[in-house]
Amino acid sequence: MGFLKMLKTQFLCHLIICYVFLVSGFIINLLQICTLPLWPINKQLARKINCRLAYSISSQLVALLEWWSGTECTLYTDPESFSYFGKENAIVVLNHNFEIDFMCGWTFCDRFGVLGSSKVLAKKELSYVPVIGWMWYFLEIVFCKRKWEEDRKTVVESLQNLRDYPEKFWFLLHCEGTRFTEEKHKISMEVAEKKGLPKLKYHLLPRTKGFCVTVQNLRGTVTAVYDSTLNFRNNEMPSLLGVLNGKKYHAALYVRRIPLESIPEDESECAAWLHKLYQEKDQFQERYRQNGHFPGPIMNAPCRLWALLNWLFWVCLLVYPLCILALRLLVSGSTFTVLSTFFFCITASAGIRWMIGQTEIDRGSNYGNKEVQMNNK
Ligand SMILES: CC/C=C\C/C=C\C/C=C\C/C=C\C/C=C\C/C=C\CCC(=O)SCCNC(=O)CCNC(=O)[C@H](O)C(C)(C)COP(=O)(O)OP(=O)(O)OC[C@H]1O[C@@H](n2cnc3c(N)ncnc32)[C@H](O)[C@@H]1OP(=O)(O)O
Ligand SMILES: CCCCCCCCCCCCCCCC(=O)OC[C@@H](O)COP(=O)(O)O
Repeated sequence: MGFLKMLKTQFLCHLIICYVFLVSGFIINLLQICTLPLWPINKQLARKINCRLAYSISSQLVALLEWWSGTECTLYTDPESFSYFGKENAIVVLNHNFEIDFMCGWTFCDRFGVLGSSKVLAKKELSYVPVIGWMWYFLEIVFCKRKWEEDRKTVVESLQNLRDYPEKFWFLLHCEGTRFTEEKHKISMEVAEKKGLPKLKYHLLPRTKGFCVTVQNLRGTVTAVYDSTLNFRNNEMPSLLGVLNGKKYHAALYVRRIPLESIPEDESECAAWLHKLYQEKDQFQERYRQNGHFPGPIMNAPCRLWALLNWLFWVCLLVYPLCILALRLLVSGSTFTVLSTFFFCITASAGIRWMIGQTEIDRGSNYGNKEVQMNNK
């Protein structure tokens, strides 16, 4: 094992990375709060500032994936579609199988200059996650409780708000609504059977309401749907802890650009269209498993330096005071100070471990499991 590789597995390095992420994140959250008085005066300016502040947080995870772990993100798409990326608002439909699919999504957003403004239909629970969840309030992310009766009104309102958004954005939808597990797959295929729909091998049955309502409300604002299918080479099952340990993964993303005009306006036709899309996505996954690549040429979307520069900026700014503090602590020799710092570090580590836990499929929600269905639906 090379020295650098070994260094990346060291707990002290992880502690420093997490410290930089947390402290810079809280500083940015604070700056976001400071923009509150600007909203009623100049909403578009407040939005633009918040996009840049959000970039400073999310790009740290992009830097971690690209520069720390060296993960390769390959893009399969046709040159015509490629020419639109980053130049229009779009709805992104992505499969939800991997713990770091959000990091790969962010990486592509960064490569096309839409990272700060990217949006998602996210579960409400994520809005409580410190740093990222709090940052999302200011980005006008659309949250849902995954209970349609309660979501309908708020989701429509939040989508309507995005109609005059001043920056180019991609709106991400994981139509499966939850991450893939064998149990959830089995149950959703029972639902498919009852509905007379063909079975899917690699996807859960998509929930159509969020997609239809998004298309309805963003018509005229977004111009296309990017049907995106993500997989990893050699059945890699990547994790955030793996990335933190410097493990290199190989992501492959296949993107088809579908003009919004070609998506039916009628709700049931729109739902049928989405089911057909997922049947096609299933075939793309099958092909990837068999041949090791997606259809279409590989397009070169180079990673940009900004994510790394932003990260280095925060490292330089925050690691120096940490060293001074540690030194003063050692010199002070006071048992109380040492103990309270130790206690603070343990609490912060537990907090960051909880945040990482949010990305882990094993700790995922029960949404889409039989028991919950029978009780709630
Ligand atoms: C060039 C590069 C291109 C692309 C780059 C890629 C990406 C970059 C883009 C942007 C990045 C931005 C941000 C990324 C950062 C972080 C984000 C990460 C993750 C957050 C994501 C999440 O939180 S996912 C969870 C929340 N989101 C969703 O759930 C969305 C999908 N869900 C819906 O749309 C739902 O309809 C709903 C949530 C709106 C409502 O939920 P509800 O449960 O009430 O759904 P339904 O009413 O639809 O359900 C009832 C219907 O479903 C049938 N049913 C019942 N059981 C099941 C089952 N087990 N499986 C499937 N279907 C089931 C039931 O029969 C009902 O059917 P009907 O026919 O009556 O509708
Ligand atoms: C740079 C150092 C980084 C340190 C650690 C940072 C930890 C950040 C964690 C933020 C988590 C935000 C995104 C998680 C997205 C996600 O994958 O959510 C899952 C949901 O879709 C579906 O949930 P479920 O129903 O449980 O499958």
